[in-house]
Amino acid sequence: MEIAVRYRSFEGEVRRVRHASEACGCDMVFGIYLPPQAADGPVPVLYWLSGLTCTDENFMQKAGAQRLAAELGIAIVCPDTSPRGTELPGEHDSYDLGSGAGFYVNATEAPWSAHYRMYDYVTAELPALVEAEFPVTGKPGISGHSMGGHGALVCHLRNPGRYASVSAFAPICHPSECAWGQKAFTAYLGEARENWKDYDAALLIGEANDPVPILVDQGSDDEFLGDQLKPGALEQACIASHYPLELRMQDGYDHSYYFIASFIGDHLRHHARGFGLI
Ligand SMILES: N[C@@H](CCC(=O)N[C@@H](CS)C(=O)NCC(=O)O)C(=O)O
Repeated sequence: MEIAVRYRSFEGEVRRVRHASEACGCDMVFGIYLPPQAADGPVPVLYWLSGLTCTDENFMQKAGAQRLAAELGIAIVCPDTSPRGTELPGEHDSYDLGSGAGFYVNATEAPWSAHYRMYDYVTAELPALVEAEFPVTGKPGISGHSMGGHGALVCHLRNPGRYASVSAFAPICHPSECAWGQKAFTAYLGEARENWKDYDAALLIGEANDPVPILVDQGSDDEFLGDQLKPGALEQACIASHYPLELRMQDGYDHSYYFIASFIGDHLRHHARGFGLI
């Protein structure tokens, strides 16, 4: 593990960390924000999973989360969105498959299965490394955007008891039934749809047995809302299963980090409540 860069931020520090990943079979880089309170002892940690085309840097640079994270005393970890430097055939040909588009699954299909094991990376390997190397407490929160919102919901729903708090911005709620999800799942998991349901939040809600309240913000002017994101499918599944979901439609907002920056404060407070900080 090597700390590649450090930036002072709101009396805390943003660091970019490079390490050898066993899950992904390559070097991975993640970002971590340590609030000032981390100098005195362990603080709760929020994992942020980014969307298509992103790296570990988009959220740190654009969401404006550090000011409130410093006030509340929350660390934030931003993993990358796919393995890097693996040069698989077709890996860089499109923005919604391969590099920048790992979809937080463990691929079972060649050539992806050799490296694209982002589910294991974000749920097991990365938290173990972060807990060993940084002053964070054990029960994290998880959030994310779009593909990363899907990832956050799936990580929580498949790991009851693991997360103290969950939220998402414009998540891909029902990937089995949208073009982004179908393209990625066919490539990574194969054509058999029964292998997709473990990575589909709308389908997993029915089996959920850890009712941590989920906060979802969705912009009404998001260009991907109807075709790709399908928050209605998540809402219907939550109603059917009596799962606690707060879905907020935000009038006039789009899919960008301007939208995320507008509501990140509410999400940080939601996670702070989950951590028992407020
Ligand atoms: N039209 C976009 C589609 C991908 C997109 O909207 N990505 C979102 C996540 S799904 C994002 O966060 N992009 C990077 C950014 O805005 O910093 C592109 O080609 O980059």
